[in-house]
Amino acid sequence: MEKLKQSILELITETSTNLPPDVRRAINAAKAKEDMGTRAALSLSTIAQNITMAEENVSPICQDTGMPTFEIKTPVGVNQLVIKKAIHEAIAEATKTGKLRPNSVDSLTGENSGNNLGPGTPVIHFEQWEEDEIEVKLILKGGGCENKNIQYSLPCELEGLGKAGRDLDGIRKCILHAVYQAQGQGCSAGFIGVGIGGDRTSGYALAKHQLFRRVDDVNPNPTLAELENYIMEAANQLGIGTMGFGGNSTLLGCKIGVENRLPASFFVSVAYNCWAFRRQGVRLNAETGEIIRYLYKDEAVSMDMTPTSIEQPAGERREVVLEAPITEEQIRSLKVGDVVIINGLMHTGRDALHKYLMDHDCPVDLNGGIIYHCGPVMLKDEAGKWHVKAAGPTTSIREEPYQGDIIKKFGIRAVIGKGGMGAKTLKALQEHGAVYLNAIGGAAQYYADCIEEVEGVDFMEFGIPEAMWHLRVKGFAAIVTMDAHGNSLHADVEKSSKEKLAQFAEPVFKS
Ligand SMILES: O=C(O)C[C@H](O)C(=O)O
Ligand code: SF4
Repeated sequence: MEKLKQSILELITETSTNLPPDVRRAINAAKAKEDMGTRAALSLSTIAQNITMAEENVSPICQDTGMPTFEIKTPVGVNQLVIKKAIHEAIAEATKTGKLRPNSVDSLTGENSGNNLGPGTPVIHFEQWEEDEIEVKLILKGGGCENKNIQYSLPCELEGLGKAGRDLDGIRKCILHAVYQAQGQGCSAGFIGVGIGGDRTSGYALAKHQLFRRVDDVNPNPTLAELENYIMEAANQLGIGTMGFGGNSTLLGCKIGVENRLPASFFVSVAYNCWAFRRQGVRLNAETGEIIRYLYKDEAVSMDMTPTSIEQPAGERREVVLEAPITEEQIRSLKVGDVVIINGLMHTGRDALHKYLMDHDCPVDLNGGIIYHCGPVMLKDEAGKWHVKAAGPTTSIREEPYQGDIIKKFGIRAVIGKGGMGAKTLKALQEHGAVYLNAIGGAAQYYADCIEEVEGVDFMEFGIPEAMWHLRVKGFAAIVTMDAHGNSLHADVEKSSKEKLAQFAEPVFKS
C-alpha cells in the first residue's frame, strides 16, 4: 500500500478545491433560471467565478473545509488500521499545505489541535464488500450548513404548515420546512439529504449518506422518486434564493432514503449542504493503494460566469466605495440593496472574539471600523509572513447575542458576514449608525483575491479561524442587506418565504 497516503492526499485536495461535474451542472442550471442583473444572478456569477478560481489555484473553494467524513469499503482481508493511519497522515499534511483549514477544536477548552486530528476527527466509516478494490468516498461539509441540519419527530406542528402526521404527507411537510428554516444561512442554494426512519443517530447518518448520491440520479423507490421531484418543485417556489437574497433557485438537489423505525419513533432527519457541495471518491488498487479512477467525474464542466460578479453595476443599483474610518453620515446614506466596495483595513472576528470583547478591550481601534465575520485559511511562509489562502464569510447570526453591544462599545460602522442578523443587531445599527453587509458565502477564493496584505494578527491563542486578523483589502464587494434605517432584507425574505410555505399546507400525498 505504498501509494495509499498519496492517493488519499490527492482525494482530499481534489474534494476541497474542485467541485464535481454534477454539482457544477446544478449550479449552472440554477443560474440559468435567474433573471440577469438580479442579486441572485450576480451572486451565482460570483460563486461560479469562485469555483473556477479554486480549481485554478488548487485552493479551498470555501475556507470552512468542514468535518472530513470518509465512507470506505474494503475487500475482505485488507487491514483497515493501515488505511486509518494513512488518512490521518494525509489529513495532517493537507492541513499543513492549506488544502484544509485547521478545524478540530477541543469542545471543553476551545483549543484548536492545529492539524485536523483529535477525538472524533476525522470521521471514518468502514464497511466490507465482495469486490477486489477499495472504495474511498469523502465529504467535506462545513459547519454553517451543518448547523442547519434538522430532525423532526412525527407527529408535530410546523410553523406555516400545520400538523405533520406519521405518513408520507407529514414527511413532505417536514422536508419543506427544513428548507424554509435554513433560509440563506447554510449558503443556499443548497442540497439536502433526507433520512426517513431509523433512530435519532441512524436517521441523521442515513440523511448524510444520501449526499453521496449523484445530483442527477433517480431514486429506485418510485414513491421516494416522486417525493424528491415534488420537493424540488415546491422548495424552489419559496423564493429564498441564493444566499437568502430572494430568487428562483433555493434548492439544487433532494435525495431521500428510508429505513425501518421503532413503533414509538418516527424521525425525519435532514442534512443540509451548502452550494459548496464538496464530495468526491476514488477506487483504489487494494495492493498498492494507487488511484484507479475517480467516482464523481464524468466530463469536465466549466462554470457560467456571466456577468462577472456582484460588483457589476446594473440599472438603478448604487455602488458605493467605503474605506475605514467610515463616518456616520456615509453609513446613513446607505440603504438595503446598495453594493458596497471596500478598500483599506478590516478586522476578522467571529465567535471567540465577540465573546471576549464583551468584557475586554480591543488591541486595535475599531472606531469607524469594519468587522468581518470570517475564519480564514492562513499559511505562514519561510520569512514568517502570513498569506491568506481562503477567506469567505461565516454565518453571522451566531454573533447575535453580542453584536449590538460590540458595535456600540467600539464604534464599529460596518459588519460583514453572511446569512443576516436579528432584531437586536438591526436596532443597534439604527441607533448607532452602522450597516450589515452580506458577502457571498463560500466565495473564499474570490474574497482572498481582494486581500492585498495581512497587516497583523491578535489572539492567535484562539486558533487560526478564530484569531483577529488585520487585513488590507482592495475591491471587496458586498451587499447592504441591513441598513441604519431599520430595513432588513433577511427579515423581508423570511416573512415572504413563510407566506409561500403556508401555500403548501394542503395535503398532497393522501394516505
Ligand atoms: O466556519 C466558517 O468559516 C464558515 C461556516 O461554515 C459557516 O457557514 O458559517
Ligand atoms: S461558509 Fe457556506 S459554503 Fe462555506 S462551509 Fe459554510 S455553509 Fe458551506
